[in-house]
Amino acid sequence: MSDGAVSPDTSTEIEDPHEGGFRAHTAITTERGGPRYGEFSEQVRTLMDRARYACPTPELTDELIDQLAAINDKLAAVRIDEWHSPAGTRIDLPARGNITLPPFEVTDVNDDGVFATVTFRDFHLGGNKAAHGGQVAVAFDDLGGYASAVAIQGVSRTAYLTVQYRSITPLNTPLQCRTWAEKVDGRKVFIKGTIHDGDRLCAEMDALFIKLNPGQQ
Ligand SMILES: CCCCCCCCCCCC(=O)SCCNC(=O)CCNC(=O)[C@H](O)C(C)(C)COP(=O)(O)OP(=O)(O)OC[C@H]1O[C@@H](n2cnc3c(N)ncnc32)[C@H](O)[C@@H]1OP(=O)(O)O
Repeated sequence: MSDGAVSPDTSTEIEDPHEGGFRAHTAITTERGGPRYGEFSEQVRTLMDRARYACPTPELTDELIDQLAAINDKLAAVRIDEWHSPAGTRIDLPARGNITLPPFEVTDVNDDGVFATVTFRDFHLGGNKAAHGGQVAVAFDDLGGYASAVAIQGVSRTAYLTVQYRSITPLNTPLQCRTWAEKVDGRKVFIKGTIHDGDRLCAEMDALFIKLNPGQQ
């Protein structure tokens, strides 16, 4: 392919990897999107960061629209389904390469839960240097889902998720997130979570995930 585009690697996939819920049996890969896909994701995040705080001149806005339109056309030409896209499946990258999530790195998974470092970026701004509360919930949802998956060795969906915002969640600061299963009752997985900035508690989560039945969407 031309222009540096990387052909999607679907060689390890079967026709329809979707058995319900999230990816039930999709082959793990660290290759989709090529060896520099992580740099690509980071450039997208940096674009969002810069756009959040930029005040371009009208002339620069015109120029940027043309450049972004050209990039968007290139990306549209290599669009594939969600099961085969690198975003969300590249387990070697922050937040599995998913640019819609606050970037996190899982540092440990053990009997005490899932431990991760999460960093809210400039584009996660809520106001006055604090992370947006919805973005905090996004991080909890994904890492809570991870803890649920570990607890039941299966796929679940969020039934409810509540967040107690205890103190300001700062941007551009590596924060410590822990999520864990407090109780499993049949299909119900009760998940707790915390985000700390050092010793300071920023937010707590209380959530219920429901294990999906076979074939359930
Ligand atoms: C390594 C890679 C990791 C990868 C990790 C990847 C993690 C990704 C995580 C992202 C997670 C998401 O964002 S998921 C997207 C957001 N969530 C959704 O869209 C879900 C929308 N809602 C639904 O689809 C449904 O309501 C479900 C699936 C949640 C539940 O429906 P259901 O399957 O029919 O089950 P249902 O019979 O209603 O309920 C089962 C039991 O749970 C109870 N229950 C159900 N909902 C509730 C509720 N809100 N509050 C209290 N209790 C509830 C019921 O009373 C019942 O209890 P009892 O009678 O048995 O006692």
